[in-house]
Amino acid sequence: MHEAQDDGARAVSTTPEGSPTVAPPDLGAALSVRGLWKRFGDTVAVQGASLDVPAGSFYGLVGPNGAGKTTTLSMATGLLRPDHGSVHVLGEDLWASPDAVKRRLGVLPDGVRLFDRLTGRELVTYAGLLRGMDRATVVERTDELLEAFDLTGDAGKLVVDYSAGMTKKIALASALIHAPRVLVLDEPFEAVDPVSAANIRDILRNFVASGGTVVVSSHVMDLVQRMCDHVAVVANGFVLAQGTVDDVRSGSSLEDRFVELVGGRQVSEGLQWLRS
Ligand SMILES: Nc1ncnc2c1ncn2[C@@H]1O[C@H](COP(=O)(O)OP(=O)(O)OP(=O)(O)O)[C@@H](O)[C@H]1O
Repeated sequence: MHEAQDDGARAVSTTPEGSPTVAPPDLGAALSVRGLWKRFGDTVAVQGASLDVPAGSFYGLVGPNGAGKTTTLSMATGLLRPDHGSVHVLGEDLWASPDAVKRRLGVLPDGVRLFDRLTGRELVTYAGLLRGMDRATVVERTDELLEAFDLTGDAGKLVVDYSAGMTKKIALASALIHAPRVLVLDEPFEAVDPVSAANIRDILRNFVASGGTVVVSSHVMDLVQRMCDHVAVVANGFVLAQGTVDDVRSGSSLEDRFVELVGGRQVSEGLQWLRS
C-alpha cells in the first residue's frame, strides 16, 4: 500500500482510512482496479471501486447517469488522479509508471476537448507522432483509419466543424493509431449513426479476436448484452455486480437485471401540466 501523492506519476494508497482492505490486484488481468476513490467537494463520485477486466475480454461498464463511470474510467486510464486506490494495466502499475503503461492503452475519453483547430487527418497524424511513431507508418495508418471510419472525404475538414458522431469517430481513430493492447472507450457509440456503429463494432470485435481487450461504457443495455462477454454494473460510485454477462444477468435480460440492481423506476403521477 502506498500513500496518496500530489504527483500523479507516483503510486496512491489502496485503502482510505476506515474502508475494508481490498484484495491484491490481478496481475494477469488486462485491467485490475482496486479500491478507487474520488471526491469532488461534497460529492463522492467513486467509492472504493474494484474491477477485474480479463485479458482478451470485451467488457461493458453500465450504470445510471452520474453513477461514476466516467470518473472511474478516467482514473483507470491515467487522466484523473485517484484520491486512493490502484490501477494495474497488463500487470503494470499505471500510477507508478504512467508513460510506459499509457503506450499500451488506447483511450476514448468522454467530454475531453480535442485539438479541434486541426483537420481530421492532422489530428490522427498528431496522435501517432505524439506516440513517437515514425512518419511513414503514421501516414499509412492514418489513411487506413480514415477509410475504416468513413472519414476519408472529410479528412481535410477542421474537427471543430465535424458533427458529434464524426468527432467521436476521429477521436476513436486517434486512440487506435499506436495499436494499443487495451482499449478503454467511454460511450463510443453515442451520436454515431447505425452503419458507422456496425463498422466500429466489427473493428472492436476483430481487435478482441486478435487478443486485444476492450472496455466500453454504454447506456444501451441491449448493445452491451450482444457485444460484451463481461459487464460491471455501477451506481452511486459503487460496483454493484460484475462478471460474465450471463452470470450478471442470470437468466433475465441485462436491462431487467440493471433495473433490478439499480432501482429508480417510477410511474410518476407528476408532470400533470404535460398531459392537458
Ligand atoms: N469535475 C467534476 N467536478 C464535480 N463533480 C463531478 C466532476 N466530475 C464528475 N462529478 C460528479 O461525480 C458524479 C459521477 O459523475 P460521472 O461523470 O463519473 O458519472 P457517469 O456515470 O459517467 O454519468 P453519465 O452516465 O451521466 O455520463 C456525479 O455526481 C457528477 O456530478
